Amino acid sequence: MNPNLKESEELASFGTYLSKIDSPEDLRKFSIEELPAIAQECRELVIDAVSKNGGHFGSSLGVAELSVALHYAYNTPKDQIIWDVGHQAYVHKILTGRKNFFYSNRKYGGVSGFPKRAESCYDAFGVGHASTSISAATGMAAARDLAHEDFKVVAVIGDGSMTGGMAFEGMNHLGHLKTDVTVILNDNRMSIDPNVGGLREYLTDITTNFTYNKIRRDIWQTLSKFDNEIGSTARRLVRGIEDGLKAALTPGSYFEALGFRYFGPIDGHDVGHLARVLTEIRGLPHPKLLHIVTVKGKGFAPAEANQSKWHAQSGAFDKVTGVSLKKADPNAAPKYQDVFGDAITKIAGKDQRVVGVTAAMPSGTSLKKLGEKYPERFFDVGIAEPHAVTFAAGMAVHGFKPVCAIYSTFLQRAYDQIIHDVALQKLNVIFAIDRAGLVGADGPTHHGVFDLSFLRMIPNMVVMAPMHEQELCDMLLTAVKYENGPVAVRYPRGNGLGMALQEFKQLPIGKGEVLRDGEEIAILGIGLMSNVALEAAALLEAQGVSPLVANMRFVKPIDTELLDAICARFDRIVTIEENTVIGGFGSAVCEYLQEKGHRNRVLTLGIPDRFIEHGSVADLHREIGLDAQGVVKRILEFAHSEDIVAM
Ligand SMILES: Cc1ncc(C[n+]2csc(CCOP(=O)(O)OP(=O)(O)O)c2C)c(N)n1
Ligand SMILES: CC(=O)[C@@H](O)[C@H](O)COP(=O)(O)O
Ligand SMILES: [Mg+2]
Repeated sequence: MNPNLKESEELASFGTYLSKIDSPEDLRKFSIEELPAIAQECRELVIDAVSKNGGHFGSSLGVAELSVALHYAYNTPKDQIIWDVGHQAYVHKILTGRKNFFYSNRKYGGVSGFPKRAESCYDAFGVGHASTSISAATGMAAARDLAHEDFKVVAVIGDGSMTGGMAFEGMNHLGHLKTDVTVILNDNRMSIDPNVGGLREYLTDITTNFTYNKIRRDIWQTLSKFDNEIGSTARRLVRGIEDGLKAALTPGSYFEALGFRYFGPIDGHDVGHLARVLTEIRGLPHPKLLHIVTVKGKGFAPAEANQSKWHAQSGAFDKVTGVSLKKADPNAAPKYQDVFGDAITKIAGKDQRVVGVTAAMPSGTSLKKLGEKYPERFFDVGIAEPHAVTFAAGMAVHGFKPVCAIYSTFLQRAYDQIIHDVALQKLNVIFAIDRAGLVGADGPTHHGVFDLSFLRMIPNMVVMAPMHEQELCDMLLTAVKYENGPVAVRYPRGNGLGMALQEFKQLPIGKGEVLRDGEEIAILGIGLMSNVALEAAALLEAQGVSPLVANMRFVKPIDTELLDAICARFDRIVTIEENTVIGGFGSAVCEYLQEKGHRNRVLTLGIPDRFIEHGSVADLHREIGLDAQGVVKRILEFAHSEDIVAM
């Protein structure tokens, strides 16, 4: 266990069983009949902790029984359990020595909201993004076989995560290797929003056995209309092929065809039965898939009733009624995601070519606003970011203006698609990149701090970032009007500044603006960091330094005219971005200065070259010196230094 982990400030009172369980070894001392009570105590602890601190919710409640059964049936930590995404692993954390730390979940210095190898030897694989578990499990099994070791590997994957391409790639390879891995498919029919796609229908068919019964009934009804020789011959024929038909439609035949033995579907809340089934199948030496059916939010009525809303909670709530205890701020500014959702819907109202594409995040990106108004122009493709981008490329070939609304961190999945399928063909795809910058409690798996770097280097791309909600709207309009290739607009998680929105206007491509004039030093901001630059400038003023502040708006193409003018007047230039300092906005400025032979001194502020942990955004900004005070401190050091800090 990570020795630096902060103990929870709140002290939990554990139930009769949990007070005696500090590891899965303790769990395995209890009888199978006692498992339901243990699962219930875990569930109650999750409800209590999340009701105080927020966090992911419904998914962990849904797998309380599965988590107990897995640690009961398998010899963890030697046996490896890989949780897909990992947002459902709270009970696993509680059972694996972290119950005393659990109230620090997702807080600065506390337990991570996802399995993390650095945190515990029970966290077999680091996760946060969907659909990785089967590939990782297959790799572990291959390593085990090569090293002639003896342990079990289990991947737990939800029906939503199963829609991701990597899950299929993993199954295809695992079926080919024919080695011992158990895949547990947790089917609750939900992604964050309702799950979509053919796989969902297939799983539903399995659980209801609908297809088989329906086809059989339809055929017999049709044939019975022919009450003659033809009819009876046909019926005899059908009886003959019925076995084949049944085999084709038997539960799990799809997985069987990929090389798995399929078991299920079984009730994922019957913990005793689950533990028995797992113990039985654990000895089978080939790939197997156990299909369990669960209810997302199980055991907490409001979460069962509104599963999307209760996927995660951002703050405290009453643990009986579910009523939010977060004081609603009537003056809170709308979130950027909602400003985006409203703006793109408005723009789509005037331009029939605009279509919206989301990879399973209609609520998170608020693209569902467009879907509600123009359902025929809205596409939820499932957790399939690479497909989303190439799908958008296909629509763009035929004249549409697809807006791919994808979180920055998840867009990393679709990098080749952006280059090969969009930029290389100069297609008019718009990337609305949400959650850019530090996202807070989700931590390093979810911070969106690489996009400026990875997009900037792609030919034909236009890359911009708004400093406030009006600029977001203006940039969206600019992107839709642009006819010369792909455009990316990246904006952050959280609330805007609260400004009243004006009519959207088109911005000149590649032009920034000076926000305040000054002397001695120039601070160039991009996105939200232009606001921090203004704040820092006000603080610097009190210290006798009066900087110019520019909001550059575009990382690509960068405003070279403005840069030339600034270089001519200011010896020292500071850049600020909420993106890695490597290859991003600051680098773009340095590259241009170098190209032109400008010899100004440049200080590049941004995310340092390391992964940033979880915590509130304010804590994280403080830690890395990206809050106004931190920026001021570093600018003063720079202003008074004689050395060249970075070029
Ligand atoms: C690549 C990627 N895209 C999107 C997400 C956001 N996301 C997190 S959980 C989730 C739904 C997962 O559904 P499922 O696997 O069925 O688990 P459940 O929440 O139903 O337990 C989504 C879309 C992600 N984590 N990773
Ligand atoms: C696990 C996961 O990937 C999502 O649930 C994510 O945590 C959502 O983030 P937001 O809260 O920013 O929508
Ligand atoms: Mg699900």
